[in-house]
Amino acid sequence: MDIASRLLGTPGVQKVPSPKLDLFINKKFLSAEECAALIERIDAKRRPSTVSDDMGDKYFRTSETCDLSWDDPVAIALDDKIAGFMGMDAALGEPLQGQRYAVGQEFKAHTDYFEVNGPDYVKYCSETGQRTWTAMIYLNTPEAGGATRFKVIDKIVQPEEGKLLMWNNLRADGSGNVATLHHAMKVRAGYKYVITKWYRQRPWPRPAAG
Ligand SMILES: O=C(O)CCC(=O)C(=O)O
Ligand SMILES: [Fe+2]
Repeated sequence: MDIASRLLGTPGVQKVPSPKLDLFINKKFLSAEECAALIERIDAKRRPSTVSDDMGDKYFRTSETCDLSWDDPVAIALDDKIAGFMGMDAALGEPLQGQRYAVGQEFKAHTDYFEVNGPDYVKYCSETGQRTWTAMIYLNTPEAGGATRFKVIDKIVQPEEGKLLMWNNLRADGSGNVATLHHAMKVRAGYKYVITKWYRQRPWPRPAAG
């Protein structure tokens, strides 16, 4: 069964009503304890975020980021949990990425797939293919701000501790779906912590075990 059909039939999963994209929400995907363990890791490893193409705007993604280690048991457990829930092959996943946004920080409107004719396509996609699905989890409920806005479909998702979002970045023909355009809006008070997981068309290379 494909991922979207499976999620449609999964208890506790809501589909955001739009004919333009497959966007699903599962509240309380993670417990407070699971979220706290991940926040601890993000705080231990975070550094200023980068983007593949900031379109000349150095304020495009102002959060701090970290990749979680493949050999961290907390990351391994989360990886399995997300893939199992979605019915996704875990081998297709990039490393889990954590982010922290402080007051005023944001990630401006962007798509997670790469532009086929853009400068990054060959560099980022020749081995593993395009990004397919995104899974994103809010690890806390910021005091104010920090919503994720899907502007094309006019949907604003409020950040809430443990809430999982999942969407398909591609159309049925494999091209990028512009309706996935999303903006991580500025945090107005407190912090916002998230985990992002991107899946590819082909397996992502992992370090050899041991
Ligand atoms: O923090 C958010 O709300 C969205 C994060 C995001 O879009 C990303 O990391 O690609
Ligand atoms: Fe994104």
